[in-house]
Amino acid sequence: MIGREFIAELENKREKVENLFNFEKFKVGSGTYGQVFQAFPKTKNKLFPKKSYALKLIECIDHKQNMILSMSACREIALLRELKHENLIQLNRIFTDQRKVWLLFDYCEHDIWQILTYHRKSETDKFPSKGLVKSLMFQMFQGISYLHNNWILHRDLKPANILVVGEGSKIERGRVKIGDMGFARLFNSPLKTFVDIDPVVVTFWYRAPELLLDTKHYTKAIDIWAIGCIFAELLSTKPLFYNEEEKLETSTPYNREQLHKIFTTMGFPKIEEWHNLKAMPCYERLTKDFASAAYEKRSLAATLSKYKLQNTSEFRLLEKFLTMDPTKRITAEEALKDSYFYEEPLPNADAFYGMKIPYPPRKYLPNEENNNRTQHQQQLPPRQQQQQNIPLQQIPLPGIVKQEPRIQP
Ligand SMILES: Cc1ccc(-n2nc(C(C)(C)C)cc2NC(=O)NCCCNC(=O)OC(C)(C)C)cc1
Repeated sequence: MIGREFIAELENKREKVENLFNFEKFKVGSGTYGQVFQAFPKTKNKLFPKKSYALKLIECIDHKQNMILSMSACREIALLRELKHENLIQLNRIFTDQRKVWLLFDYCEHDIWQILTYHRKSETDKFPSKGLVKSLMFQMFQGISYLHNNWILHRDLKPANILVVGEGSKIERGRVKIGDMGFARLFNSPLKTFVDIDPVVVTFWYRAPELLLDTKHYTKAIDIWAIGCIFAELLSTKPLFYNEEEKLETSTPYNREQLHKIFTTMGFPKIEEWHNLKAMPCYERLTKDFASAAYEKRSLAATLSKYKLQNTSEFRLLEKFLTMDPTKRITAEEALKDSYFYEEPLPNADAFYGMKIPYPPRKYLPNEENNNRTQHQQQLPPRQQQQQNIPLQQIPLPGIVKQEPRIQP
């Protein structure tokens, strides 16, 4: 059998994702990396247990019949095939046809962004329970310490990337699954309060200070800072370093407003606290833009005083996550041994243990506009398609840089 026949033979033997699952009308996410659908196995499909799945369509640039997998698709598949942990999203299957690649995951109805949004808007149920917060944190640290022990950094931990399994599954109800949804980077969205900020707009709220000072080394400590921000947000339901200004992604990660927000919340870093501060690439700019005296009275305790967190194990642990000097920040392994996780209420493998789940299911997104865009892309010559496929943040947009006065709180 020559090549072409073999391919054709393979083609019609291969399971088609459209024949196995109902999903087209159930789009739940769309981002830089592709679109995600909630998928339900068709009745005749005995291959897959009757539960719902997340089906991620990866856009492949189809150039003269060759399938060119984007860099990010290769990275995601290579990474996820190696990883297996109960607190990480699990890649079940990969489907390919001439023009597309589909990744099949177990479905998670909830995530921490959705849980926080529910409590922010609720009059009667304003905070997640202590047990829920502790279980989410404990399971998050189990997932992250698995990643860090395998020398993998997440680098974009935020509430929307911490998924939680809902009622659907008996054995995995309330199980945290860390993922990376790679949401589209939208800029200049109209200024919104954080209550209804959608998870797809880029935020710097979870970025460690060394990142904002353009450190050349991504480290595990950067993930720990982000988890600290998520922990503070679970305790207060407010983003700790909320910053209404969404700036265009400039060439350097230096972001004055975000740094100002951190210093206003935590105080200005002292050299004796952070020995290596002077070695940071943006140290000169820091000293030019900020007067440390302006933050004298600022501290985490002062900022969180209204949440009555002083002298609690939560606060003591939070301070260890939000340590300015990355070399002094607690590791995931150490965090798991902290007394906070050995006091009542103990963490539970079902984060929703003992409670009815009040959080709403995911909303389905409209489908037609993306369809047109995808079809439209098929007609474009590859070069333009390439251009179109570069995520927004890499296309230098005409940012208006105005000279602002020196930062005063
Ligand atoms: C390019 C690239 C994109 C994502 C990932 N990645 N990395 C990780 C680890 C390392 C955190 C486990 C996980 C992923 N990928 C994903 O999490 N993909 C999620 C696809 C399923 N999407 C999904 O379940 O979305 C809803 C909206 C239903 C929650 C890697 C590389």
